[in-house]
Amino acid sequence: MTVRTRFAPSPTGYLHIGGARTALYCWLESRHRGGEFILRIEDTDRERSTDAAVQAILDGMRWLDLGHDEGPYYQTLRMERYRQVAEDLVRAGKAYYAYETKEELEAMRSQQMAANVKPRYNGAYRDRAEPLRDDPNRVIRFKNPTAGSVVFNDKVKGRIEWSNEELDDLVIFRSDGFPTYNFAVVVDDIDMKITDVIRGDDHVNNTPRQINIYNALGAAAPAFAHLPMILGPDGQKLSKRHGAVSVMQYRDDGFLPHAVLNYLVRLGWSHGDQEIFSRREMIDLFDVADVNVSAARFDVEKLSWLNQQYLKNDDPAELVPHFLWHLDAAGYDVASGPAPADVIVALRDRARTLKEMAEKAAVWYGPIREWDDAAVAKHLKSATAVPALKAVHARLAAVAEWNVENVHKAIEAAAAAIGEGMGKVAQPLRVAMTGTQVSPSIDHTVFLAGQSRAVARVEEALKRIGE
Ligand SMILES: Nc1ncnc2c1ncn2[C@@H]1O[C@H](COP(=O)(O)OP(=O)(O)OP(=O)(O)O)[C@@H](O)[C@H]1O
Repeated sequence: MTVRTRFAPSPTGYLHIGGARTALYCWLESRHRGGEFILRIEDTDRERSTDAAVQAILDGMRWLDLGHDEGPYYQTLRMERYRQVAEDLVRAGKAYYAYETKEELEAMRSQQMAANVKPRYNGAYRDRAEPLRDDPNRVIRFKNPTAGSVVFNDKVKGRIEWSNEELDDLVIFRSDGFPTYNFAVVVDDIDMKITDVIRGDDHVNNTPRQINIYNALGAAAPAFAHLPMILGPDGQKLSKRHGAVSVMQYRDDGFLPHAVLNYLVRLGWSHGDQEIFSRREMIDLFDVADVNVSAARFDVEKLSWLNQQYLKNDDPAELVPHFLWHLDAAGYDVASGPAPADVIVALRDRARTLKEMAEKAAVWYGPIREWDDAAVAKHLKSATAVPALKAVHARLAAVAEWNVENVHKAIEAAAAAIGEGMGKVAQPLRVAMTGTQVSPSIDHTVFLAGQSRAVARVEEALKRIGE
């Protein structure tokens, strides 16, 4: 049987770290076992679902490169199917119409509360076999077994047993013509031939009810794996409504999608003490049964560390598309500056994110916007600044083939010509190139400016000193 997993978010907001890790684990489990991954949008909450949120989820999945083999399916396009299955269950005597008014249901609830018993539907219509009639209060309720218990072996949490006495006859089809969550999910998971339901453990209490519905529909229940929650720094569950930010915010903040995936895979799963996993390794090694039982806390420091590992070690050519996004977002005229891969090589040890890298690269893609007064005072006003800049100006202008090596030679020759060490040339030159005294190696700093910009900046610095 082909393994089929699904990720089933509700489009009530963006895709956040908690949802994204669930998506990743579903995707990995399907890939690891040579199966298929299905995307399903659970959009039956009409008040909270929006098209913008659907788009945000699709964007997040695409950015993380978690491709699906089927879908996205939309629950709102399957309404007839839910109605049909619910009515089939009524015909089979496994579900029934109930017609209590809101007031009656409320009265039932307050009586039970007063008697100190857990509020539950009292089953008033269960055995009445009331026919279908037009009534705004009409719902379909599921005949939950009244005795025995539901047992399942959760792949993460182990054996779970739930007494049927705890479960009442839940509404599966509402008076407004919409299915309820637990019912739609089961119909979908059966129709979509899902073999492994992997989801957050905020759903674990729903599972016994769902298994009873599987049984009533004569379908085998899938394997279940309920993942512990990801908590925010405050220890609370991350959710759209609390503390979570969109995964796309991590793109905007300069993280690489594969660094985020690597971070997420480790947040709740491990393989010895290995920290860095390529996509291939994740697929080969991941098994949902190995997921930790305890909740994990989101830690942006660790994510930053991982991101920097990838910035340092990836082939610069592979980083270019991601870096370009940031150069564009910063509004730089990319065509007027150095090749992005060269900037990456120069800055990869100095930046933890692509955003930081882009900020540091500003001086190579446009004018120097800010001059550090202390740097100017110290290095451009020094006694050797003018002869050093003049000597290097001539030699940079004369470089025939502009590369890091020849830039280095030009600086070396300028230092020799004025009888000083490299530093005496490098420091004023660095301020001339960047307006500051911090930048990568002087050779790279000058090289990245490009020949004409570098020469012009030396002239500008000389003018500044003249003033
Ligand atoms: N903090 C979290 N940690 C781990 N998994 C989560 C977390 N939040 C959601 N999930 C899981 O992600 C999947 C998609 O969830 P869903 O779209 O309902 O998002 P949500 O943030 O829980 O929504 P809401 O803010 O409405 O509660 C579900 O399997 C859910 O269990």
